[in-house]
Amino acid sequence: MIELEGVSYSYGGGDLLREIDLTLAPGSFHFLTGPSGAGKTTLLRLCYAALRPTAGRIGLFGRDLAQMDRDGVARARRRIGVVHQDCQFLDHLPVAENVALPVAVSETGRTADAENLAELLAWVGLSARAQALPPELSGGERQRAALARAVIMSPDVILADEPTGNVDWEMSQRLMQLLIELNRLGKAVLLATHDLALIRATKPHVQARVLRIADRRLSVAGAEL
Ligand SMILES: Nc1ncnc2c1ncn2[C@@H]1O[C@H](COP(=O)(O)OP(=O)(O)OP(=O)(O)O)[C@@H](O)[C@H]1O
Repeated sequence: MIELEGVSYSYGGGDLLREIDLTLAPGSFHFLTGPSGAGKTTLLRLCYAALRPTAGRIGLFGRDLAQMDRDGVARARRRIGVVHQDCQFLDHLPVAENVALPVAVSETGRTADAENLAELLAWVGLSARAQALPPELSGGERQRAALARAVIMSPDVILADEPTGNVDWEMSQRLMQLLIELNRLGKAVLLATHDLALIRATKPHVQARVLRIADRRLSVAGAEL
């Protein structure tokens, strides 16, 4: 569904990522590790076409990104749910409205189906916090709201950038369980994390590949996992 072939990326001062090959197929689960500043967030941004590669090819749902116009990219992005590292909520809107925002801003101009929204909030355990404002949420509640917002459009691919940052172990496990549930529904998941203990704890429950970015290259993680 998302394919990177020989992708390189530079912010201007030499390649940050070089000749990356990656395929996110339906039902696949990838962890992405690597030192801080190695380019994990950048790779995720390439995957959802927030950045264009400086070399190489990106395919989104069978089409070549380089040949896609703005509408085509917008349509492809609606099939990709992103959990951003810093959550990025609108602080003046209640949690329910933040979660529903991707529907409201989508080209279709729909509003979120109330029943679907309520189910989604229940799924992430936030029914009682639906009318709270984002600054009133705990770290774990924020991460769960961010996950709910990422999946409200029923995306085929979920890209999660440190979704368990700033939460305790139990909450990390809960979030991983939610991602595993989504993966079992056939969604491709790519999850960037520093947390090797979390990867080790999750691996028995999901068929996952663990990838690592280091020295600009992407490779399969070694024996440390
Ligand atoms: N918009 C930008 N312009 C210039 N440099 C940038 C930009 N965004 C990121 N960088 C640089 O690119 C490098 C990789 O950043 P990136 O956020 O992709 O790393 P990361 O592996 O996700 O790091 P972390 O684990 O700390 O979140 C860093 O050195 C960062 O400062």
